[in-house]
Amino acid sequence: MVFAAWKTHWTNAIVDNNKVINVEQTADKNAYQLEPDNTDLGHIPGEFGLPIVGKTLSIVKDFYGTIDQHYKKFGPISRIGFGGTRGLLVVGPEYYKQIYIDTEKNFSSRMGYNNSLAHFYGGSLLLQDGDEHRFQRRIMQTAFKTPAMKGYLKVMSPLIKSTTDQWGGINNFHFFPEVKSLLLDVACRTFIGIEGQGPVAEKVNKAFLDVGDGLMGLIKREIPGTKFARGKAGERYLSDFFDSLIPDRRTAEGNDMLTYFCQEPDADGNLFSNDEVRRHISFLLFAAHDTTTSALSHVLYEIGKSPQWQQRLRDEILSLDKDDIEYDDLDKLPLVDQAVKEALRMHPSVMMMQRRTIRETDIGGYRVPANTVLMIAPMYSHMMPEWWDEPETFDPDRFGDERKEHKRHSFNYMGFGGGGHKCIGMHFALMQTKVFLFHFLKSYRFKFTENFNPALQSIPLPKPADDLPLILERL
Ligand code: HEM
Repeated sequence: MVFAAWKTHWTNAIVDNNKVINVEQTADKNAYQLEPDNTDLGHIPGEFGLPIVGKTLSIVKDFYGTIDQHYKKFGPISRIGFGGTRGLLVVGPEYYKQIYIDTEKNFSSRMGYNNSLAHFYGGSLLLQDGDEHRFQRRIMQTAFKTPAMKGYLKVMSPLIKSTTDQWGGINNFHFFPEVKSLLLDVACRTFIGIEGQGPVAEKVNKAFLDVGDGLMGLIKREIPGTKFARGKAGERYLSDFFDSLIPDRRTAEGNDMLTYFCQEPDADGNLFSNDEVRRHISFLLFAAHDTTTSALSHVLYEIGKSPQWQQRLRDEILSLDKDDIEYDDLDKLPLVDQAVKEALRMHPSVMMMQRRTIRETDIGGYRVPANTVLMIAPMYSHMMPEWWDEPETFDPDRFGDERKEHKRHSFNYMGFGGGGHKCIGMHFALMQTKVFLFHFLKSYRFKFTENFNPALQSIPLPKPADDLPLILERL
């Protein structure tokens, strides 16, 4: 079923772009996409764990501890079972460089995520490989260039200001759900170009959240009442909704990502098909939303524990001496930038990335057969004392010009991934987090409520377990 969906998309792409492609040759080149995962890994140390679930329960309970135990017992390359998939856990920047730079085209992102994301996001950028991925990514880049970013900033800043202004005077303010809702509002306007409030936005939000839940559903069939079935209904709603907007957006003026995707031609003057626009915009919403919500929650978690850092960031923001933030101000907040990166080092929003080998290859001296899923864990490598000084300490100065710990290896910092699939929305995310912190820290000093529980959750989404209850003091 997954393949059928992908194949339709692939055929459409050929027709829509009116390209002369040798279909047989392309099919051969893509033959790895038809192969099942290889689990014949007995020659590599490690343990898969329980049948089917593998080590999922242990990872959900203690992500870091489980990886730590594997790494110390079996070394940087070890067999592991997680989320219904059996593959290899790979730990360490040198291996990440090999996988992400991928000079010999040995690693597939599409097949790495085939078990987890393809049910809802087949054909999206992360689930594409090679030339097709490069081709589509190049077209999408226009939506992330400076003129577009300046336009997004103008839309998001007043919205963030007016929403955070309303937050004052609450003594038990649950930050996580509030910021999640605010970012969805911003996304409606900057990604889709619709109002973030009202009945349409509510339906879009619900459908989007249902798709997110559907991804986590254990049963991957459309049985009524299941998360998966609700997710599929949400997916259909969003598809129809985007379809209703696309014809107008082909010609209308607009500074939202949907409009960019509808109007940006490739080198031959061809546009994305409706199907491609829909897939890319849906995935963008997914890739942007929880990740940024998680990042901001962890910044507040860390600067809530460290009032000195909270004040240093506020001082930097106040030193701008402005009521509102403009695009040129973004570079004038280096400490805020470093604080976001440091929060993502300690608590990466994407804790585990996946790839699959396309052909047999050597990793760390082990023969790794074709079609083997690789699990890449920045959450662990970001805490390795070999690469970071006192990794348990929240210390944004480590990213400053004097120390540059993130430059000790080209792949010791993976907060936004690396290589060809590096986060296309990184600058958008860093801009949005800065704009948020600018308005929030200028308006409030905050601390945790007395009953605050400092536990962190890793799965399904890294976040403070009790949604970060805060006491906000208006300044
Ligand atoms: C703090 C927020 C964010 C974090 C931590 C984050 C992290 C990441 C990471 C780690 C990857 C690489 C995944 C891999 O290689 O397997 C990635 C890819 C991606 N991200 Fe982000 N992301 C964030 C925000 C955003 C935003 C705001 C957007 C869109 C506006 C976005 C769109 C994407 C897309 C489309 C990809 C796939 C790129 C490709 O396959 O070429 N992300 N992100």
